[in-house]
Amino acid sequence: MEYAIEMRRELHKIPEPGFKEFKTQAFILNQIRSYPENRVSYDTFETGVFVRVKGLTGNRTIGYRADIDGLPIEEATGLPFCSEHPGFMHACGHDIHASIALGLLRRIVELPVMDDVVFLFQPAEEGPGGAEPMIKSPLFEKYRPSEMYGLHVAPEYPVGTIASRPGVLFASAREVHITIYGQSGHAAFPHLTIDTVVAQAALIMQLQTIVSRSINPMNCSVITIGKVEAGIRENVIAGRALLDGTMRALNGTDMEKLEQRVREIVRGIEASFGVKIDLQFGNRYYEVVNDQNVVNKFSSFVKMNATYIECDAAMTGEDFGFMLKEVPGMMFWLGVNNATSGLHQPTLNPDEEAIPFVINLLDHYFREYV
Ligand SMILES: CC(=O)N[C@@H](CCC[C@H](N)C(=O)O)C(=O)O
Repeated sequence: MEYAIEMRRELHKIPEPGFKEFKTQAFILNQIRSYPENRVSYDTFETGVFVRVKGLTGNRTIGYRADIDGLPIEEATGLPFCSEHPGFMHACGHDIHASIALGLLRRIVELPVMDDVVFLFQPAEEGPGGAEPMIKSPLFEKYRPSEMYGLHVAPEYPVGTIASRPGVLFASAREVHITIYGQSGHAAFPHLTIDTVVAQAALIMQLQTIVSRSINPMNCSVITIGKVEAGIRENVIAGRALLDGTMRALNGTDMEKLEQRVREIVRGIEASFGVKIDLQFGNRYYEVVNDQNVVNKFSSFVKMNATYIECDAAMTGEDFGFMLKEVPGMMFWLGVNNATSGLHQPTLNPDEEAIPFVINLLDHYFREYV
C-alpha cells in the first residue's frame, strides 16, 4: 500500500493544467508498462490513458475513472513533497484520485478479479472537460465498461467515510467568459472615455441578482465570478475588462434560464454603459446522476465495512456526469479528514490514510460484490 502513497507524493509534485498533463501521463504510463502485456493493455487519448486489466472470466467490464489535472493555485501546504510547478497545485485532490486508481490497478494485476476492470485516467476535469471527448473517442467503445465508478475527496468527512446519494449528486456547471470593450483615457476626463471598470462592477452586481430574482427559490443554483481583471494603473481609465465565472444548477431548465439571463443582462450593460461585450459560454457539464441500483448495491456493501452517509447534492460540477449518461454507475465522496481546508484552497492537505482505506474497500467490492 505504501506504493499508492508513494505514487500520490510523486503526482502531487507535478500538477499540470487540463490537456497539458504530459508529465502526469508519462508517469502513469511508466507504471502501466511495468506490468505483463498478457494482463494489462492500454491506449492513450490526448493526455489521458485507457487501461484494461484482464479478469479471470472477462464476462463483464467494470470501470473506474480518475481525473488527473491540477489547478492554477500557488501551494501553501509546506509539505516536503509540495508542487514543483510554480503557481500550480493539486488543490482538488486529483493526485489522490489518480494514485487510488494506480494502487487499485496494481492490486488487481497481482491478484485478478473475475471481471475485466478498465481504468480511465481522464484529463482536464477542471476545464475545459476531458470526459466528453474521451467517451466520444472510438477508444471508449474498445474499453466500454458495463458499470462505472468514480470518487472525489471530501475534506469535511473523516477517513473511513463514504458519502453519496442516488440521483443527482453534483450540479450541472458551465463556465462564463466575458470581455468588456470601452475607450481608455485620462482618469480626470471620464466623459471622454468609456470606462469598462464601472461597467464591469455593475455587471458583477447585476449577475448576482439572477439566482435570487430569476430562479425558483425552491431550487438551487449559483453564479460565481472567480476572476476579475482590468486596468493598468490608478490614473488611466481601463479600455478593456475581463470577467471569468461559472454557473451551477441542479437541472437543465434552470441552467438554460441562467444562460438566458446572463445574455440579457450583458445586453443591458452594453446599452446603459456604451460598452461592447463579448460573451462566451464554456462546455456545459451535465449533472452527475448516480444510478439507483448501483448506489443501493455499493452503499449496502459500504455499510458492512465502513461508514456510509447519504448526503445532499452539492453544487460542485464534474464532467464524470458525461460518463454516467453513457454507462450506469456512481460517484461518491471519500472522506479525507481536512476540515480546516476546503477544495480549491492552497492549504488543502488530504489525509493519505484515505488512499489505502478506499483501495482495500474497492478491491473487496470488485472482487466479491460488484
Ligand atoms: C469537483 C470540482 O471542484 N469540479 C470543478 C469543475 C469545474 C468545471 C468548470 N471549469 C466550471 O467552472 O464550470 C468545480 O468547480 O466544481
